[in-house]
Amino acid sequence: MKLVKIGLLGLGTVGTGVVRIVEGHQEDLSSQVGSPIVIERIAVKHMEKYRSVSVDQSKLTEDPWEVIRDPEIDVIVEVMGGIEQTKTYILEALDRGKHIVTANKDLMALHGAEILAKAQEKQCDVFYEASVAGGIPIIRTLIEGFSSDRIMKIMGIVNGTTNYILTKMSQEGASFEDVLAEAQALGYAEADPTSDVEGLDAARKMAILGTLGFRTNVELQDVSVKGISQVTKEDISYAKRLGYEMKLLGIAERQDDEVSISVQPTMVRTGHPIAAVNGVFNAVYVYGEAVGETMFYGAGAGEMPTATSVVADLVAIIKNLKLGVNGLKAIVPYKPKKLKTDEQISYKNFILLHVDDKAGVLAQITQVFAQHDVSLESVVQQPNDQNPDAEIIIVTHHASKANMDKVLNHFEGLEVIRRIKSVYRVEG
Ligand SMILES: NC(=O)C1=CN([C@@H]2O[C@H](COP(=O)(O)OP(=O)(O)OC[C@H]3O[C@@H](n4cnc5c(N)ncnc54)[C@H](OP(=O)(O)O)[C@@H]3O)[C@@H](O)[C@H]2O)C=CC1
Ligand SMILES: N[C@@H](CC=O)C(=O)O
Ligand code: NA
Repeated sequence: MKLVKIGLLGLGTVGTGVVRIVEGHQEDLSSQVGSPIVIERIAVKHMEKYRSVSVDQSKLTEDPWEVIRDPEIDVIVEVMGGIEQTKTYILEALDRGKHIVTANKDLMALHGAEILAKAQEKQCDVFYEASVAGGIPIIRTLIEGFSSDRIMKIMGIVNGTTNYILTKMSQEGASFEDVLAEAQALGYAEADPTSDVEGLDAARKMAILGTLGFRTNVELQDVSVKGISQVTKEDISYAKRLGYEMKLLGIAERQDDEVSISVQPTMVRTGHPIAAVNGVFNAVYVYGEAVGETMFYGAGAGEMPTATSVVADLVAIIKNLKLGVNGLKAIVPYKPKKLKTDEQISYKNFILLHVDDKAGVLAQITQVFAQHDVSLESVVQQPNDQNPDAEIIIVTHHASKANMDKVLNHFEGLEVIRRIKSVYRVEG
């Protein structure tokens, strides 16, 4: 077979890992694909920057177009990040018949449908395993492993930074701000950590997983998002006392053909496999109608784990080239999208209220739940050492989001409630 030549866009954390794996595993790789894997050109932003891998300087360019337009190059590996300009590069590369590997979740969450449609038109492969849960082969699993099943639910811890923060707050009682600084120093956080902390990074990944799992085009605006910036040490300690761990959970669910996708801090019952996923690790729990429960665990970011997925995609493309089947396995979402309404979305809730400590308060509160058809699993009242209010901790049975919103609105106007301290989704 003709030598397959690779153009690399980016030689940062992930790009460096790609070079290391292509060099370090060359013998294994070339024996799988039947020819050496050669990185022909590399686009970087700063030519003069020190690189921790040695690369032939003559391969470097500061102009990505030189790589995209090089007729010798068969596959573009995009690990430089960015959205609009990067989309232009990728679409032009596809127009030129080049296959694509990308780790770019921001790009795929926003423009995946357009890119995959172009790939199909041009009979090219676009693979993006590293874009969700870096080193975990979850995209391949959803496309191939579960092609025979009907996926009903995907729950993911798909952001390492926030899982690290919540784990440290839970295990060491550390404060949010201190742990965020640590996560940044470890190199897991995005350049602007707001997208980690406020759930946007996880939402982008859940849009990708939802699209693949449900074969419908889940867009970023379809994902309801709440981050962890309001989660306090007290909330986490309440969660633990009640037998839950606090996790930033992406949840994509389907009932019949209607779907909902969300990201929010969630109290997960201790004992559920995803509750035990700590530190920077990621995990994706998938429930299929036929297979039942499955879970996939591993490193969600970092140089070598992420590069492992990128190079595996590269191997898949070269194998397809050998077989002459590129572009035939693209999953372009085909099902019309039907999003669940707030009346159809249903889950359990944890609510912490600060209330007047006097007779009849509990009765008024439970009356509001009854009025809006929300049934209660448990109610605990306890005095609060810090102030004269009492605390009421309520866990509901499954209730529709619409009814819960009515309850919370009603509480806003109820004089005996001093403060709705916290509200969390409960799972497991
Ligand atoms: N880091 C991780 O663990 C993970 C990253 N990803 C995704 O992988 C991608 C890359 O991430 P990461 O390696 O961390 O990013 P880095 O910031 O470490 O690296 C980006 C690389 O791209 C180059 N670059 C940036 N802009 C341009 C440009 N306009 N022209 C030419 N070169 C450019 C930079 O050049 P120079 O070196 O000269 O500055 C650098 O080499 C992103 O999409 C990210 O979301 C996905 C999963 C995990
Ligand atoms: N910022 C992300 C990096 C990987 O996508 C994370 O914390 O998981
Ligand atoms: Na992955």
